[in-house]
Amino acid sequence: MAPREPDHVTIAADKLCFDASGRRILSDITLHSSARRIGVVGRNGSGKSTLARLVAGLLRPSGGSLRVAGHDMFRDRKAALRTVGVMFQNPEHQIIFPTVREEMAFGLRQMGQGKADAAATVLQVLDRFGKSHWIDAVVDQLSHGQKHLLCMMSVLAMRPRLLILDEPFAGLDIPTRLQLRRHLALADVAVLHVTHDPDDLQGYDEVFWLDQGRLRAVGPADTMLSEFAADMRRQGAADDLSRLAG
Ligand SMILES: Nc1ncnc2c1ncn2[C@@H]1O[C@H](COP(=O)(O)OP(=O)(O)OP(=O)(O)O)[C@@H](O)[C@H]1O
Repeated sequence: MAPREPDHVTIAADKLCFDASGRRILSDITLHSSARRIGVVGRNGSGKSTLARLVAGLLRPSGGSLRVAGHDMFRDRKAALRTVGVMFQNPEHQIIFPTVREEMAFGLRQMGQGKADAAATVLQVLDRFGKSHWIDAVVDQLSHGQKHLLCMMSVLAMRPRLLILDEPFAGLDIPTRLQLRRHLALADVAVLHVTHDPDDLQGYDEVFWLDQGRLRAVGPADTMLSEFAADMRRQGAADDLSRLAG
């Protein structure tokens, strides 16, 4: 696989809103970012996953507009398939096939690669991750962390321009998190990463901070993360339990 120049994908939202069950979940999100590694932070229920799903084109905006690399991800599914890859918290929700070979080939076949090309790509990607010996592995026999890595490899095999991560490291032990972070740092892809753990966002360029469905701030990752952490500590120190999220 030929190396590719680092890509920048523009995310442009203008008064983006999302409603569900008669409730406004996201309100008036306006932002424009071409940062390569973006973190999304906010308290439980602040709308982070909803924003990630909108960017992935998995949800239809209820108002305003959202374009990713110039495309409307919800309406233009072909562009979405070429542009974004998604990794969720639970690999069990993502993996469909019983073997690593089939799982990794599936997305490539969906994108139009022939059987032989898809098989060759799977081998290349496994080799790049030092996991060639996984080719015939049975998914059920992989650990939870290994399933995460399988998801990461399957998504990256499709060479998305933007990788959307929704808490993919939650519930993993520290060595597994560190290994997956290292793989991610080496991947040649722009990233939008929803997380509660500021350590996941070290070295990131920009952070979107959501608060009760609104965009509270956007800025350089280091400044945003220290402001966010200070605010979380301040809220955690308060006695008013009625203000607990959720
Ligand atoms: N389809 C839906 N129907 C009703 N309510 C929804 C729906 N999707 C999200 N919500 C609500 O919208 C709010 C934001 O949810 P979302 O999952 O985007 O938040 P989050 O910031 O990712 O939260 P967490 O950190 O807890 O994962 C929550 O109160 C959630 O219950």
